[in-house]
Order: sequence, then C-alpha cells, then structure tokens
Amino acid sequence: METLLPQTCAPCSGDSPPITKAEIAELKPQIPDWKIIDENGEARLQHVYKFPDFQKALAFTQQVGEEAEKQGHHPALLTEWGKVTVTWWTHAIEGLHRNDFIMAAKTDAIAAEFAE
Ligand SMILES: C[C@H](O)[C@H](O)[C@H]1CNC2=NC(N)=NC(=O)C2=N1
Repeated sequence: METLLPQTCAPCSGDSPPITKAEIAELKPQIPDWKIIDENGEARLQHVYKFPDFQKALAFTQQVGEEAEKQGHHPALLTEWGKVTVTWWTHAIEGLHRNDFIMAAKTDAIAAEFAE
C-alpha cells in the first residue's frame, strides 16, 4: 500500500484519469474521516474540522491554502466560527483524482498540528 502523505500532486488536465474504484478502496482507509459526497453528479471529498475559536479556524485555513499553492491543487474552504469545511475535487475532470486523496492526507496532517 502506498502512503498518501509524502506524495506530491501530479499536474492535472482534462485527460487525467479519474481515480478508480480499486484505488479508492485501497487509499480511503488512510483518510478515514473524509466523506465522499455527490455534488451535482460530481464526486468530492469533504471533511469538517472543529476548532475552539475563529482565529484557529482561520490559521488552519491559511495553512491549507499555502499547501494548495505549493502543490498546484486547490480546495474549497468554508471558514466559520469553530469549524472549517474542506472539499477536494479535481475541476479539470469534474470528479476525483488521486491528487484529491493526497491533499486530504496533507490536510489531516496540518489539522494534527493544531490538535497538539
Ligand atoms: C493550471 C493549473 O495547474 C490548474 O488550473 C489546476 C489548479 N488547481 C486545481 N485544483 C483543483 N482542485 N482541480 C484542478 O483541476 C486544478 N487545476
């Protein structure tokens, strides 16, 4: 099994292959808290992180945004008092790519720093 966290995102285009059901079965256990949701017929990965206040939620949002810029792969981020909803999908293919699973693992690692 390949560990998601140290991997980097591959450049993505409309020709990039969506993640397969077999890959999802293999990789999903590494990001157990994430849900695969359907948004207008497109699959997306989503997780809501809880924080004790708005300031921490905002700082987490900023760090996730910085990692997204490094990797060239960008989430939807909804920052509210005490929580941040993070949604990953690949716009270019209107669905899920391996990159989204890599970024979900990186997002969990950032959140783990805040829990300390
Ligand atoms: C050119 C650039 O790499 C692309 O537009 C990237 C930017 N960030 C992206 N982020 C996400 N989530 N999906 C994409 O398809 C995507 N495309």
